[in-house]
Amino acid sequence: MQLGLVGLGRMGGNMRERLRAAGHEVVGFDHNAELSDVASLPELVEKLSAPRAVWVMVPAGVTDATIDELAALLDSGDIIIDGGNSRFSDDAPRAERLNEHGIGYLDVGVSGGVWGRQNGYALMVGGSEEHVGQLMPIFEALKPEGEFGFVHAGPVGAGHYAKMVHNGIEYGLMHAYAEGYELLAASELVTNVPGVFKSWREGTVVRSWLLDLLDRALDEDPELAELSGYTEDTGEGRWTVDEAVRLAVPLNVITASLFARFASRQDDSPAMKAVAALRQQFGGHAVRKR
Ligand SMILES: O=C(O)[C@H](O)[C@@H](O)[C@H](O)[C@H](O)COP(=O)(O)O
Repeated sequence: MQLGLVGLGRMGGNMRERLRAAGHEVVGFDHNAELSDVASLPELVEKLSAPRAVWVMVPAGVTDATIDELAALLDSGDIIIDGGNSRFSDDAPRAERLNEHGIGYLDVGVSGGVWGRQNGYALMVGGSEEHVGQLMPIFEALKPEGEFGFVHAGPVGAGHYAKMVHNGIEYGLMHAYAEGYELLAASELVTNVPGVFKSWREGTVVRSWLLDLLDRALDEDPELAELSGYTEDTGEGRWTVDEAVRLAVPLNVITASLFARFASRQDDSPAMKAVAALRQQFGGHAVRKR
């Protein structure tokens, strides 16, 4: 089938290749002319025959502007798919705006990162049965081979909601491995920390793809000596915690792992300075000066 694909970065570019390898006709647009198949969005739309399907794979901050620009070029009966990491609460207003022009909307949480081209992308889809059915050949080509890796999670918004929770879990899992790594590295007994992680890849209760990737990172740099611990986040963890607060769901692990990322960005902790100052005030305990 034919698909327009807007955004050909690390994710979109690899998705284009996977779709083409499966025999689909993909017309891609990116502001980087070296990556793009066409010079503009109007040209992309012109190259597609109706009813058109256009998949948007751009950074979360520019999704709405891109969708609005596309909507002005598309016709009733066309469908826009947002495969980026949008906040789920943006989806329903978007779908309503598009519906006024007769344009359908699907939100798709896409997992797999830079490995997706080879391994397939796990897809979490929100939208109507009808629209999901129309895009099924594309989903089939993108998803991993085998039984799992695809879900129609519910109506518009459910795909991004599922991806948000997936990413919250991702934060917590990564952090548990990371804390185990730190303790092993601090231990006086364990002399082969990378070896312990490698051994865990088979047979253990904690084997997983994230563990495999940590082993890979330790193969490259056994003490992670070349890295700083400074860790960014792109929003999914914060949205997960926002939802937990709204619904009064105790998200202890995920919240702690999000906050650990914030702490990683501090040169010194104002909170811990206050604790040190208070210990000195009430107990005369020693403090360290800068
Ligand atoms: O499933 C995936 O492929 C990942 O979850 C991916 O989508 C993720 O969003 C970014 O790699 C970084 O996310 P954070 O900045 O939130 O850590």
